[in-house]
Amino acid sequence: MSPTQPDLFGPRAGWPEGLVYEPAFLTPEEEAHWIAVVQALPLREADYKGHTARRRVASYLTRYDFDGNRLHAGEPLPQALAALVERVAQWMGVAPGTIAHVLVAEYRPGTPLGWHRDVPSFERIAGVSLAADALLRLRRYPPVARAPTLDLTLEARSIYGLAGEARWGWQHAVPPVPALRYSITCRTRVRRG
Ligand SMILES: O=C(O)CCC(=O)C(=O)O
Ligand SMILES: [Fe+2]
Repeated sequence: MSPTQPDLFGPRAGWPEGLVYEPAFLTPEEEAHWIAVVQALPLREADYKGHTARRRVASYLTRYDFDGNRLHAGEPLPQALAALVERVAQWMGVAPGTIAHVLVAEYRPGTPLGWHRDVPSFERIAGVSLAADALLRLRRYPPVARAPTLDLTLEARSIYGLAGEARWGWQHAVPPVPALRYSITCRTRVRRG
């Protein structure tokens, strides 16, 4: 997503500014490696505003407190994930040290993720998909009458990026996944105004 990257992977007609997608970010061999790494992590049912979300997650570097709406220091990134996060940062065109949050999520079959914008403590977002395809739906936020919803298939081994308009002016959601899927989402800290 650096300005020098050829626009091979976006923007595409009808996509919001800041949405980028690249299939085959990982080879099948790399994917198998990262699946083994994430399956060894202590994934837990996430607590979100008193509800237990259906995803199981592991969260690193910072921890967002949904009750206090604040960001706290989090657990260090496991060494086993460092190379992947570095690669994602490189793809985003940012220094690895600017990644302020890494979320590993497991979606068992039937697990959805509801409509949301990511919390405002973070600026840019990039997500790697493992093990199975999922749909990423996007819609304008605040809502715009008759504006269509955009559906993007996040293929296994792909990466997507959300920045600018796609990150701040749209919500996204994942409908119930048909098969076990993992995602690794990296976020940069919000820039200070
Ligand atoms: O599973 C994904 O790739 C999307 C994750 C997401 O939107 C989030 O954790 O905020
Ligand atoms: Fe999100």
